[in-house]
Amino acid sequence: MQETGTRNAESGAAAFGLDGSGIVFWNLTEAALYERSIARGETRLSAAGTLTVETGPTATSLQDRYIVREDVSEAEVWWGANQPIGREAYDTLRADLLVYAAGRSLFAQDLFAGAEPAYRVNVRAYCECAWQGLFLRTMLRRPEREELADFIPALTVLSIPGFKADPERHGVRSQAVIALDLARGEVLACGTLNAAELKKAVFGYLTHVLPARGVLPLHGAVTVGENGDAALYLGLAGTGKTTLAVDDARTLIGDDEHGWGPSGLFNIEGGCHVSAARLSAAATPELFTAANRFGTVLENVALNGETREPNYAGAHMSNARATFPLEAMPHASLSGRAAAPRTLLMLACDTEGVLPPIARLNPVIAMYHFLSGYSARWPGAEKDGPQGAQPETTFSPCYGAPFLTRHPSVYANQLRALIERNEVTCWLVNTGFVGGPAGTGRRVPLALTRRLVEAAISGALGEADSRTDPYFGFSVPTSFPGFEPQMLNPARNWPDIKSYEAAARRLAGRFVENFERFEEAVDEEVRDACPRLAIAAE
Ligand SMILES: Nc1ncnc2c1ncn2[C@@H]1O[C@H](COP(=O)(O)OP(=O)(O)OP(=O)(O)O)[C@@H](O)[C@H]1O
Ligand SMILES: O=C([O-])CC(=O)C(=O)O
Ligand SMILES: [Mn+2]
Repeated sequence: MQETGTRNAESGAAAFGLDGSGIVFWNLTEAALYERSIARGETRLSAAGTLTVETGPTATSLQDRYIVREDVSEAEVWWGANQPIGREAYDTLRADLLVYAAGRSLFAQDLFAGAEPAYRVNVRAYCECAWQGLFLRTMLRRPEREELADFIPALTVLSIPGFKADPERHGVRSQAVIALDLARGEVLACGTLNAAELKKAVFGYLTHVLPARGVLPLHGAVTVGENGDAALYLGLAGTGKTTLAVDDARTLIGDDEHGWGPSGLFNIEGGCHVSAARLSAAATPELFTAANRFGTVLENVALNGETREPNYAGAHMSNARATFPLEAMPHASLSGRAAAPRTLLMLACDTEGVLPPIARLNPVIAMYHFLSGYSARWPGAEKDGPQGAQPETTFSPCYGAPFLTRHPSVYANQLRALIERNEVTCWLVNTGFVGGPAGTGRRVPLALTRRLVEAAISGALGEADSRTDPYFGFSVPTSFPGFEPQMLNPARNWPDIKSYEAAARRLAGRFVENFERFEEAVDEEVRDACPRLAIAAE
């Protein structure tokens, strides 16, 4: 291939098997990627200075993900939640993609996943679309120019949306494939423009390699206070990580993926990929400003045909996202690193309206909830859902089942050890419903959640009087200055106590049922963490 731009000449496209009449544009910066992308007709420029692209619905992406199954991966991968693809089928797809790519232009980016030099992973991406090159350049961490000369990738991503897989020939479900080869350190993506799949595939690779190095990969946000006290917010998509981590009083380390190792926490990413549905300057000024600037990629946000203003209130917005570098946020950390957290907040968007707005967890109950991963899945996070769609109840282990390559107990055991060693105070925060299930109950007011989170992080809430919840065994604050006691007690928000109790018993039963799959994998203490659940289920 013809190659142009700053790169490691010893490790070019040929090293990956890319060979042909096409051109590889190495490590283009933002302005050059903009120019190429617009000239190629991939994207449009908005009045706000952003690149705007339609990626289509993302509904099927989860079923189109695969991991190569062979001797090496056989024992290490959690096949309970990951789909296998055979080595032969993968290699056929790889060869076909290389033939397709040989005569085309590719946008190559050399990047780091991980802000901690000791644990970062070198990621190289070859993208058919210039805008996807910009997306990954923005989402991962950008090396200095001089670091490119000897860059050797540990993981190589090949993203070719224009190539459609042949289900019969490639042994897959549809034209879209995102396949991870752990042994060789590769991701092949084709038949889809969905860029989130690329960042998720990189994270998936890290959930495999980091635990072996003593680092726990987490689907969570991190902030740091003035005294260097870090807080970690774990939660599924749409449960409030970004919302709560954007806090004037605290520095933002990152809003979605972190590693927790011996030296503390580090951001895996270098950017944010935030929901842009109904984005407004009034509700979230920091995010609005970051979304409306040069360098930001807007996915699935319509532009006014004349003024080219982004229309965030548009109807098909559930997969609308804005991607911008962390530097675009006013309180972002440049180092991307922090000490071990003092406070751990697990954000559970409770669809049943049963969980208290906040509860204190001991390390064993924290591990139980981390493994359970009880929360809501919003239709919008996976597909184009109608406006006002109701969330579905889900149990997503480690609040990130779609990213886990190993068995959830691997991460849960690591988390428990880290919590105990660092004496971390753990809380379960209900960012979902109160007073009834989704549909009849109301959403916990965001302002209340913010104040409770602030009080948990400051340590003040830990001093409050509390009661032990009869169903879940955790400790619930009963009174705290500035809060109506009624706000802290979910039962008192229901129309009557009997219906609350029935709902609580039902939810506890679902926890017990869900946890059966993990009983073999955890020790007795964790199995017994919620004895009341067993009673409640009867
Ligand atoms: N009590 C609450 N706490 C947190 N968020 C709330 C609450 N009530 C409503 N919300 C809304 O829920 C949404 C949470 O979305 P957010 O983008 O913060 O999720 P996320 O965890 O960062 O997701 P992702 O992993 O997809 O980036 C926001 O629109 C927020 O305004
Ligand atoms: O950024 C994204 O597109 C997806 C994401 O965080 C998630 O699914 O949790
Ligand atoms: Mn996320």
